[in-house]
Amino acid sequence: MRLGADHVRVSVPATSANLGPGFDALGLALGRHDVVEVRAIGAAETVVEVIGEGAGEVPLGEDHLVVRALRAAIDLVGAPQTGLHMVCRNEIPHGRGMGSSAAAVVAGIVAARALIADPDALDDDAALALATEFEGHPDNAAPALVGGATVAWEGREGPRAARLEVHPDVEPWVFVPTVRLATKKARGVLPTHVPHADAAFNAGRSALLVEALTRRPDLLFEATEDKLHQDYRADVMARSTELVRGLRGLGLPAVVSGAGPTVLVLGRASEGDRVARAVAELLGGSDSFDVLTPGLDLVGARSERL
Ligand SMILES: Nc1ncnc2c1ncn2[C@@H]1O[C@H](COP(=O)(O)OP(=O)(O)O)[C@@H](O)[C@H]1O
Ligand SMILES: N[C@@H](CCOP(=O)(O)O)C(=O)O
Repeated sequence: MRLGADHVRVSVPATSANLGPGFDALGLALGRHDVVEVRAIGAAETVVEVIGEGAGEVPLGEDHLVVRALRAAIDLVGAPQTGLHMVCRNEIPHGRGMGSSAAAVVAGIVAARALIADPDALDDDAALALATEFEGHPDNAAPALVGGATVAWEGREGPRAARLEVHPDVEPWVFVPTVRLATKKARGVLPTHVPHADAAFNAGRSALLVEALTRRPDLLFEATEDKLHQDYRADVMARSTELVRGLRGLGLPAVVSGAGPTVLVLGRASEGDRVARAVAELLGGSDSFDVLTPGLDLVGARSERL
């Protein structure tokens, strides 16, 4: 495989995984993006510039997550490695449960796909498999790749994802705290075993959530109930847990976004006034959460050759 372009731009959405009961399976792409511009250069050097989220924090050379994913994708298809100049314009906050690491990995893979002569060699299944190797779970990478809502699972031949057509009335409200929580830490507090009744509860709610997301948004409140991860993680995100419980107490379908500590209300567009009243009641003048209405991203990762 040879390279077919030397200058590309990719855009990848933030994602919210789990959506309550769909631990490591369900995910949703949000209208907030990281945009990465990549130049393949002759010189054997890697230079990364980061603007926005992560600037001054992430490494700027071969250890940068986008670079690592891009190089892994280039190796996977047998294309030649190259020097890289990369500019990352990041809108997705890090360590908040909005899929920043998955977006970085998908950005690298999709940039590689745009650079190589035969992009079909890195189709969505291959891209999801590689992204899942980096992430350890496919639920963020799937919607980051294809947009909308997805159900992802570990198939016999690797990770797979099915895209859902989200009902037009479904609207995400996103409460982003200033504090961070590494996904690794939030996974570390989960038990290795759960009661059978809790697993059965979540199986039913996850199935219901697919129906609620696609055809019956009126069922979103009950469909977002969970017993497999949020309570176990309550101690490592006390304020977010309090906010989820407060919002649910007011009848709003609130969940922890991904591994937290961001909170997601997966509601209906018509519930905007109730969400605004809840924000006023529960957050008052506090600035500990930014409230975003990013909308959904129905397309997923995009790339263009420049
Ligand atoms: N755009 C990015 N560029 C480089 N590294 C990134 C980027 N986004 C995330 N990361 C890395 O991933 C870490 C956050 O991953 P994680 O703990 O899984 O949280 P999140 O919920 O945001 O995905 C960051 O601290 C950083 O090391
Ligand atoms: N299913 C994962 C999702 C992690 O999402 P992130 O956005 O927090 O990385 C989990 O709950 O651990």
